[in-house]
Amino acid sequence: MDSPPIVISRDEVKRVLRYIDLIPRLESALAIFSRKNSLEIIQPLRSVIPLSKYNGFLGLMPTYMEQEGILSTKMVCFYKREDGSTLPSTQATVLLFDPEYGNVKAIIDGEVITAMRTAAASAISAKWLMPAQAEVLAILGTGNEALSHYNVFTEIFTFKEVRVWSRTRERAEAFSRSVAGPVKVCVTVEEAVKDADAIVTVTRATQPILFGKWIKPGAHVAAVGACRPDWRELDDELMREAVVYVDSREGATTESGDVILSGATVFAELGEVLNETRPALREKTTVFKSLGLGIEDAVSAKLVLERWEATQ
Ligand SMILES: NC(=O)C1=CN([C@@H]2O[C@H](COP(=O)(O)OP(=O)(O)OC[C@H]3O[C@@H](n4cnc5c(N)ncnc54)[C@H](O)[C@@H]3O)[C@@H](O)[C@H]2O)C=CC1
Ligand SMILES: O=C(O)C1=NCCCC1
Repeated sequence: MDSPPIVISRDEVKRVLRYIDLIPRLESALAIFSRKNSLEIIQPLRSVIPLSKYNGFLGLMPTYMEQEGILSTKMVCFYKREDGSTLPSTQATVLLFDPEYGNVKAIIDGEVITAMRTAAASAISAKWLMPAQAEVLAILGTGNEALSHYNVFTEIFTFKEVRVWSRTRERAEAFSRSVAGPVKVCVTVEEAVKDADAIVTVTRATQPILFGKWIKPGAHVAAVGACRPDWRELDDELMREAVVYVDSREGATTESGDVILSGATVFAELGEVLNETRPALREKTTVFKSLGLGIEDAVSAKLVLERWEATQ
């Protein structure tokens, strides 16, 4: 408890964190979260401070998981960057505390944790909600989350075709060149999502870019962007006609413009599906609206620290 905190850099997180280890930890945490037992978990709704001058926000995401011995908080800044901006759109740090003494054990860069745990949560939703014989994956957006989603979806599923769309063809082509497997570059969202079984929306859009009329019935959408109550990625038709799953009901009904402004009903939390207290309606069109949870960062950070210590 007297020792100073360990500092773990972005590159070190990248070196030690693996989806194969992360996914089971996240599944367990999401299941615990949805049991809503304050003896198991305390994770208040994220506090968000607007940084109006810079078109951004600071989110504070504290979490306590008593049985796992995890006390943590992520601090994440995210911005609505203008096109062509070279500034990062998301920056994060996770603090891991010793819950008995209150000292900070580790200060861990949050960029890779954020990208990987968000993609892993989407992959868990797809495991349960994507059509059984899924062949086509469409990714809308070409940033950090697009890459992490590409990586985990192609690691744990087998698609015959992966498509990508960005607002400029150059960005989509650069994305396609940057990944290991073949990716079809699409010029319009409609072309990218036509007959797709799984669709991932990972953009900074604040108005709908994905429309229900383009989507194959039974498709699964992991909707990751649009994390403010007045931001959208999906249109009303898609939100109202799909079965809507979320990471947190409280988060979705407070922070998600897609949920709030469409008036869509939230059917279940992903953790309720994992607990088998709500069904996974795989044969229907489904949306998993992800906002991000402190518990996801908490278990990821603990895993990073364990793996990092094991290699010292
Ligand atoms: N649900 C969650 O847990 C998390 C959500 N996010 C959100 O996911 C989204 C993507 O994050 P990153 O990949 O880190 O961002 P990024 O900045 O690396 O990539 C954003 C992508 O969106 C595109 N884009 C920007 N404005 C657009 C618009 N108006 N219409 C269509 N495309 C547009 C950019 O060209 C780029 O391809 C952001 O909205 C971010 O806030 C990020 C982390 C966690
Ligand atoms: O959970 C997170 O981390 C984030 N959620 C929404 C905005 C960016 C970061």
